[in-house]
Amino acid sequence: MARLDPHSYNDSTQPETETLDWKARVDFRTRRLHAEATLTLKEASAGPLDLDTRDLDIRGVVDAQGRPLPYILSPPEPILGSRLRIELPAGVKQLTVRYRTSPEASALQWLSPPQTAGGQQPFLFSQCQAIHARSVVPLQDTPRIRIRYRASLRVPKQLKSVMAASFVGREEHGVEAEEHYEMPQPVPPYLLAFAVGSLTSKELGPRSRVWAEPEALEDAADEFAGVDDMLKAAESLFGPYDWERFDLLLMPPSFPYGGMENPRLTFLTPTLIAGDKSLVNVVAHELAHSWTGNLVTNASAEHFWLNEGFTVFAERRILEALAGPEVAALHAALGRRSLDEALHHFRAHPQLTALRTHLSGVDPDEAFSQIPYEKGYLLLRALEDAVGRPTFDGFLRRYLAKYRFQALTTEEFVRFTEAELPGALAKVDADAYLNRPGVPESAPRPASARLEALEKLRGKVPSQQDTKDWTPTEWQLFLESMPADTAPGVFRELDAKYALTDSRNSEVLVAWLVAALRAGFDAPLGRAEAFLGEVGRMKYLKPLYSVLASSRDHRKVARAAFEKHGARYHPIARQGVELILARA
Ligand SMILES: CC/C=C\C/C=C\C[C@@H](O)/C=C/C=C/C=C\[C@@H](O)CCCC(=O)O
Ligand SMILES: [Zn+2]
Repeated sequence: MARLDPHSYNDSTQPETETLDWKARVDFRTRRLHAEATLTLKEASAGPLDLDTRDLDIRGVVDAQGRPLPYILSPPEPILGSRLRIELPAGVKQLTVRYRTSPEASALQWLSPPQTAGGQQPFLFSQCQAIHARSVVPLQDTPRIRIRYRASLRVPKQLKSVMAASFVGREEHGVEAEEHYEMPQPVPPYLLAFAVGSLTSKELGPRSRVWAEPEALEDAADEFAGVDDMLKAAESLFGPYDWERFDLLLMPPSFPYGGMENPRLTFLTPTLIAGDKSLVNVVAHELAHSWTGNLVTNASAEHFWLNEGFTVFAERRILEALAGPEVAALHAALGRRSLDEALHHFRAHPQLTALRTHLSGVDPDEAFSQIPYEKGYLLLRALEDAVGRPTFDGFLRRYLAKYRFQALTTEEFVRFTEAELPGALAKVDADAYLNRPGVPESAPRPASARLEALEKLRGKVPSQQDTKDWTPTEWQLFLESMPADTAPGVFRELDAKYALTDSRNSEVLVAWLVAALRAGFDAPLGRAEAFLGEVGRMKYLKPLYSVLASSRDHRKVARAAFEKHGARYHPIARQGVELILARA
């Protein structure tokens, strides 16, 4: 028995799954999927086959001839879920599990019509990263094992399903429609993704379209109109795009993340719709994952920085190519601020601030932070600075070529880098990034003329002349950098002059609300309360609830807002806010 991933029951001595054939009927009334999953193994084998499951109601397991196979479903373990052990007789290469999901499946959020833009139809979406795919399909839920799949979703006829896969066709059967998909490229299970709702689409370019509810479609198409230029810029940096399509899906507000890099169909929060394309760096991030993460994948959550650190690095290279080095430096400065905050947040768990983590017994959702993103970025920037950009670009291309469609560990990254860039890891003290807490003093610091100009205005009320060329990113950075002891009067003046409480840019708005409320300027309290009912993105809920909960006067407001809106948040966001309120 050899378990290589602490978050999976997969035993690496057992055969691996090669393909999945998945059929599911989506039942909005009971909030269940009635499903069957046919797994075809790479080779026939006799003996136990262990699959990951969570909250699945297993109805039976059969072989390719329909003969029942014996199985045992173990009692659930809080992080891992339940092991489904199937006893395979000699020669069995294919098996089918019949099951239904739980209404509480951790990967699924079932929305009632009022939780959608149109308000008339229900909506369902999945979010499988890091270890939630097992609540939708019984499988070897580890990124070490990539699968190709075919899927059929049976949905109410008036709705449309979309999947991170290639669409094959739709047939109607009475009040239902069956939609078929195929994923020809092998993917780790956490990239299995779908949504069902009142959805329509608009073309953005030869390889991209955006899907959204009809009410939100035009705004989404305007905001993301530049996606084809982004795709071309990314290809010129990292090589040909391997996934054929780069479609976008505008999610309902309760989507808990900024974006999710589901291949062929990136999921995006509606908080990116600022009206001026100022938040499309998130699209660049998800696109960058097409190379770093989706193509070259972390072997487990313990090596998550390989997905995210490389992706932030690639995202900023795309931004630099499209908008110039000043803009990339502003984003790097925002990243450094978020890293420092995360280090402070995890000060009692320094082991979680190393890039290479050890997560036996730790829920990946609880270990999640900006550290793998921004500390990983800094390590790669340090390496780039150490060897020079042309050499580093060559290294990156060879890394992507060697590990494409594979998973790797931090240790493999170290071996590869030692061989490709001899001495570079030692030169930047990579061990301090990889295996030690905090950030080395020598880590690169973003520098640019615009950052210097901003630094001079820190804590002041800038003049119209100062701000006339500011982008929303500069506003965000300016607000996030306000000293905690800034007098409330400064905020009053700022709001009077710049109407920040009315900002349409969600990053600027949240930075403003947090800074103002933290400093005791209460005028935007009503906007903060309202905003907590408009969004479900954890990046915003957590700081807003935290700042409210940290003040005796506002704690009641936070509890009342959660009472009112909490049921509409995604379960993972709800859990995060509950923790903040419980600690207050
Ligand atoms: C050391 C950390 C180990 C494992 C964490 C892996 C997955 C954690 C899980 O919570 C899923 C995360 C999914 C993230 C998706 C998108 C992010 O890039 C969004 C970042 C925040 C935002 O912009 O809203
Ligand atoms: Zn990412």
